[in-house]
Amino acid sequence: MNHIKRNKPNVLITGTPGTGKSSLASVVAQNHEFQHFDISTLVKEKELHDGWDSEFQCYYLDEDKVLDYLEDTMVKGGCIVDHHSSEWFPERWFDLVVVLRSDVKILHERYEKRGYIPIKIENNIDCEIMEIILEEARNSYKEEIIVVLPSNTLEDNESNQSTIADWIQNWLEKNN
Ligand SMILES: Nc1ncnc2c1ncn2[C@@H]1O[C@H](COP(=O)(O)OP(=O)(O)OP(=O)(O)O)[C@@H](O)[C@H]1O
Repeated sequence: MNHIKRNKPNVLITGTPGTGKSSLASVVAQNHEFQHFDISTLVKEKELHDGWDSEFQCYYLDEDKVLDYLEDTMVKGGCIVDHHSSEWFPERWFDLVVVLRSDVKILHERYEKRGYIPIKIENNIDCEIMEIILEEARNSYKEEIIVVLPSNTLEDNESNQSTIADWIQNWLEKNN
């Protein structure tokens, strides 16, 4: 267990695919000079996977490879990680866990724009309706570090940016 004190916090942004994790994470990272890790892209670029799942058209992510790849960087702090799953990351990595929520009608439109196959649309919509990602986060992290935010409109995105900015500012004042 690594208890080195970080000078900057680490933030996890999670939510059902298409809720806007990467859009939010990239702006927040840019504004605060944090490193952004979009796990799905990282897995592809660094080949941290075990091949391609042709049914769901995504890579079989290799969790151990991802954890090994990120560990040293996460320990230093100043990272924004975005991924639809949260339970397999070490709890100690994160100071704030943001769960994005979107209305299913809006999600449906986003999936169609992406050209998702029907089974993938159905699975992801069910995931949002059943609050799978929110429950996973609640089972994996302390309630006091979890923030649930709506992500339907561009105004939501801007408001979420400032919520996280305020939180980061507050963390830096308390911890440095
Ligand atoms: N708050 C928002 N308001 C309107 N459109 C949004 C919002 N957030 C994201 N979008 C749009 O929705 C689409 C999906 O966003 P994004 O790729 O950031 O989602 P994601 O959660 O990272 O998806 P995935 O898990 O599949 O990587 C993009 O076209 C993006 O521009």
